[in-house]
Amino acid sequence: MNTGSWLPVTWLYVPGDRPERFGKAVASGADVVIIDLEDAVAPVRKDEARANAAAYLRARREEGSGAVQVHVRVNDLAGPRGLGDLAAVGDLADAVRLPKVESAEVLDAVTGAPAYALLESAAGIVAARDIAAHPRVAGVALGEQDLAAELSITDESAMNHLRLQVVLAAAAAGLPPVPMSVYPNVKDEAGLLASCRAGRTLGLFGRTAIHPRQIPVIRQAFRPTEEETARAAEIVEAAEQAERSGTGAVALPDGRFVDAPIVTRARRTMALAHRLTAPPDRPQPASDV
Ligand SMILES: CC(C)(COP(=O)(O)OP(=O)(O)OC[C@H]1O[C@@H](n2cnc3c(N)ncnc32)[C@H](O)[C@@H]1OP(=O)(O)O)[C@@H](O)C(=O)NCCC(=O)NCCSC(=O)C[C@H](O)C(=O)O
Ligand SMILES: [Mg+2]
Repeated sequence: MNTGSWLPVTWLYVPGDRPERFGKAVASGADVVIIDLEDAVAPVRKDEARANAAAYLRARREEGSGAVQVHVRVNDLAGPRGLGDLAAVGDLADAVRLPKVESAEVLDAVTGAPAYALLESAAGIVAARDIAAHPRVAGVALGEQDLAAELSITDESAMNHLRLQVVLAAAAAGLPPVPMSVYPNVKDEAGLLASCRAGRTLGLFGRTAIHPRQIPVIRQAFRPTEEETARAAEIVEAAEQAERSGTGAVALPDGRFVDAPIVTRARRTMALAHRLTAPPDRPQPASDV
């Protein structure tokens, strides 16, 4: 898992035809805002959405980009609008999000901003390793609404199988860990929390949201629990004590063995707990989560 740099925990979608909501999205506490030109926008409003996104990003650039990253989800590059969207916003956005990617070849068209590829079909999941390894790709994620529709999946364990394939593809390509797909019920906060906690156990990290009220819930879900933080502190303390006394192998009082990867993970847990206890932060190059 590549966790060598600051990683977004919360990503908030805002439809491209609702420009009055762009500022609210940026102020929501999300680490990344994604202006959507794809499925959140009706076909008759697609031109308007593209123009809104370009105007907002141009103004933002002139004012000096804010601390929050703004990405744009363009339309499918294999469809009639994708390349036009890319031409309009590719040099203005902090990154572009590419829906329904099914092969690595389509990514050759991307220049400018880094690209996040969404795998939302059987073909996309099957090609996940090649897509993740493409040099233009900065990250991959699943589009579970589209996947569930195509495959008629209603079972979480079946979806977990697909999630793990993408988690593996991302890690093997040295990409950041995969953020979770959207939780579609904006009023079910308990369900969102439980779903995020389950996703954490699969190695997924962070989540895309569709409503500002989901942001604090996602932050809470990915914040290590007090018990996890205390256990991590115990491991780090034992490792540091062993280092001071020149001992290589360490066992905790309850018999648990501690080695280098366990210490690395414990340090990451402590840093993440610290970060997600404070108000939303912004990219810090020196941080390791
Ligand atoms: C889901 C929504 C349509 C709900 O909209 P609405 O009913 O109008 O929300 P509220 O009345 O509760 O709004 C309260 C205030 O919050 C602001 N708000 C709401 N949503 C957003 C947002 N996304 N960004 C910024 N601000 C937002 C409202 O303006 C209200 O503010 P105020 O008036 O000051 O009180 C709506 O939330 C929405 O459109 N969400 C985004 C939908 C979207 O972009 N979908 C695409 C991504 S889904 C996806 O990717 C699936 C994937 O492809 C897959 O296949 O899995
Ligand atoms: Mg989709």
